[in-house]
Amino acid sequence: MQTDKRGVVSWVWQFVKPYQRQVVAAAIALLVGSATWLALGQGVRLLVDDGFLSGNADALNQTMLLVLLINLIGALAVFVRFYLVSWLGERVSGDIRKHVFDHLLSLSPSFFETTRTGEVISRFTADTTVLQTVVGMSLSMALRSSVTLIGAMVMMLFTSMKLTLMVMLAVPLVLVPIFFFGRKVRILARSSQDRVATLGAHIDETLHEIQTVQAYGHQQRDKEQFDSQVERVMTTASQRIQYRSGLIAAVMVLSISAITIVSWLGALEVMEGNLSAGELTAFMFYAVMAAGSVATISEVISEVQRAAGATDRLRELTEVVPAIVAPAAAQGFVDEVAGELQFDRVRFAYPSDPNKPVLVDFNLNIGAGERVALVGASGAGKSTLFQLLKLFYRPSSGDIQLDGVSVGSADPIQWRMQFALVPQAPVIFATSVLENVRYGRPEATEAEVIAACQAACAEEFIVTMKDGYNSLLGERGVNLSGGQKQRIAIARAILADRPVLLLDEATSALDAHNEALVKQALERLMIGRTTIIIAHRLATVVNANRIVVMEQGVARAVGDHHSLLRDDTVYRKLAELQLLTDTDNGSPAGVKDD
Ligand SMILES: Nc1ncnc2c1ncn2[C@@H]1O[C@H](COP(=O)(O)OP(=O)(O)OP(=O)(O)O)[C@@H](O)[C@H]1O
Repeated sequence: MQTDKRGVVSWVWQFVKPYQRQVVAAAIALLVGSATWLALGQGVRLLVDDGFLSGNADALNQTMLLVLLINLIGALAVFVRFYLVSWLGERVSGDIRKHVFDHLLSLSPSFFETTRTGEVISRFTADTTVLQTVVGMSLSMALRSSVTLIGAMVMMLFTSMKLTLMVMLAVPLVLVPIFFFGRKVRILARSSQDRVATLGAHIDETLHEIQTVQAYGHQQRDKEQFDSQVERVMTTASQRIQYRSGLIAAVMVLSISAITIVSWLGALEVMEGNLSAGELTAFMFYAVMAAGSVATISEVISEVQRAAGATDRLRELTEVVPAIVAPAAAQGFVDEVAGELQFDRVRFAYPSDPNKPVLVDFNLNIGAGERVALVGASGAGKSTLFQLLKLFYRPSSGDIQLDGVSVGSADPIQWRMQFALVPQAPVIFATSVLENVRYGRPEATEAEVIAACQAACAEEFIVTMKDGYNSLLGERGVNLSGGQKQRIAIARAILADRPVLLLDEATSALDAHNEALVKQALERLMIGRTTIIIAHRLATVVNANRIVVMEQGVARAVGDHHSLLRDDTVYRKLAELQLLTDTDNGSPAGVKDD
């Protein structure tokens, strides 16, 4: 996608704007620096005409000291400009990263269903780095060169009008390749960055799932796919490099030819006595300076084109509109939430498949503190109900109410704060035990975290770890057993202390010891909370106040274990299958004994 250049500039400008003071200071340093460079040209003229050619040693000495002083001032100005501009580059790219990350956090799962994480990471790192180089270096170089170019042209005019006019004739010749190659570079830069992002996504997926890759012996295929992606990146990059090299070479050959021709004309002028040797030397000094500036500007233009491509991609990310936003006048929860839930004719289809209804006129009332088990065949819509409760999606029609507040009128952040989730596969971050549990309530004290772990029966294994609560858990908790991960997740939910608990019961069987501990931990967690459990075990449903049998997005039957066993054929079948997975609860015959 191509965006207009003005859009790119104003987008970047909003991040530069807060640092206007530094920009002004850098601009002053830039002007001082350029002025000293231009003054050096006059110094050279004086050295040649008044000192060197006239044999005046005093004037020569004085001029030399003056040149050294000018040089010192110039160096100081360079220091200030370089420092400030590089700082700005880092600052601005850092701020852009923060802005983009902030925005990503507000996007709903539907965005991440269609975007690969690795690609997003690449936009973060690679694209902001390109932008950082441009803001922190290239732009300052371009500005300095532009000022130098203008100054040098003025000084050239001042030295010899005739020769300057000759140089002016060459300028359009130099501009043509800049515009021609510059545009090409920009287009190729964008597609080059896109391909690098695909590469990032591939690395991310492969390394994340390295066990599957190795278990299936998929390495060779992955390697081939990756190699071909690298080659695609290379193809675009070499085209870009070709244009860029062409640009630099064309500018160089044209500007040096122009200088040579002008010097030849200048030498003729000196021979005819129209120009002094010092003036010609100064003129040449300025002409070389001007040509150098044009070369720098042309290089920077290709850099800027590249950055424009990167900016497009970052801007696209920030322009994705979150699917779930707070309504204009969000209704808050006035009192402490008791946890009464009402589903009123809820209909829902996932945005990616709007013609396939997943929930159809789903009705259910759950009292505060009640324990409700959801059962049903795979695909019946149980997890989808959780997705709606967590407000990752809004119902297509109908309403969900928590303590009388409708999901449509609540502030999403506040709404979500009322639910604690214990997922089937607990999420463990690559940090300490303490921080993993504290994730549930970041402001909790260490004592509170420890109390939560004790309640979750997690302390017994935490204290055996090398650094106790400060032990680091590997990425996704690789060094914990299934039951241990579950207890960490339960401790986190206990600490979070939310009025409604969403429990997706793990299907994997634990050993008897772990099973008993997890059960005990869950019992403690459920006390005083409204609990909805996606149940896979007979023991769980038997202990629930009510059981909802779901089938193709509707609640086909609601009741207790005994009434459902008696009245509902689907439930009877599920129970006979030991609710899908449970194998250590006795034989199907055991069901009838319950
Ligand atoms: N993100 C999604 N986009 C589109 N369709 C989806 C999405 N997630 C789930 N579905 C579909 O919605 C239907 C209900 O899925 P859901 O995960 O709610 O079932 P479930 O009862 O929890 O099943 P299970 O017990 O196997 O987890 C399924 O047909 C599934 O294919």
